[in-house]
Amino acid sequence: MADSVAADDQKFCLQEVLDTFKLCLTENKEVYLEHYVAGWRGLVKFLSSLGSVFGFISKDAVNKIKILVGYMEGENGSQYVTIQSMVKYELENELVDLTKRGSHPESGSRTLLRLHRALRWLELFLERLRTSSEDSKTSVMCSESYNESLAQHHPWVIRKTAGMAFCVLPGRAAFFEVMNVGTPEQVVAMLGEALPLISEVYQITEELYTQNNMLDLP
Ligand SMILES: CCCCCCCC/C=C\CCCCCCCC(=O)N[C@@H](COP(=O)(O)O)[C@H](O)/C=C/CCCCCCCCCCCCC
Repeated sequence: MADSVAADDQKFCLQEVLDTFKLCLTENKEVYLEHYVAGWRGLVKFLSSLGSVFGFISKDAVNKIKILVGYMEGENGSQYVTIQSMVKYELENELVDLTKRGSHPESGSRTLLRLHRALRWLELFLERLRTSSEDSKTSVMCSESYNESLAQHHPWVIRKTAGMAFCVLPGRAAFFEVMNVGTPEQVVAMLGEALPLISEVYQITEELYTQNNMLDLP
């Protein structure tokens, strides 16, 4: 699976990512891990299409996807159907390093937390894109969103490297084209549809991690 994530050469389509986030929630508002991971896989496809300068970011996201898929397809896969069942299982079985890195440095819960923090960046960035004007700069929107979210969890060297990569992001028009949706008006409409779904998934996950005191997993 992991190699297919990296080598997937199909064109990115925002509609597909939207569809996976639509599938994320169960009837009782739990988050399906399978669709959550599929959403990230689609986003990584987009990132890869922006060029090798973003390779270090894609690589990290792909690694985290691999870890989660490993659990989903592993012998305890039935415990990894939703984010809620994963957290419950890992906590009950002491499979999470809670305060410092120890014998479970790559638990599902801590791995997902990294993607969860990145989802907040995505939410902020897409909202800026949605409300942007023709002359808005994607690099500025991206770095503002990053500084308000993920940057707070990254050391200086990662913040610097990420900041340099943002500078080479394509302009708004080219960026909208890569989204493969249609006219800028159609992109904006689709972002308006996608954002509430992404927000809801984010909020539900945030509540789960807050309730279990897991927002700072090492
Ligand atoms: C809908 C289309 C428009 C938006 C498309 C966005 C596509 C974004 C795709 C993927 C985003 C990558 C998510 C990165 C997850 C990073 C998780 C993380 O924080 N990892 C760090 C900590 O991990 P551990 O060491 O604790 O295991 C790790 O150190 C990070 C390394 C890589 C640098 C991460 C920089 C993240 C910048 C996020 C902005 C992406 C810019 C995309 C520009 C469109």
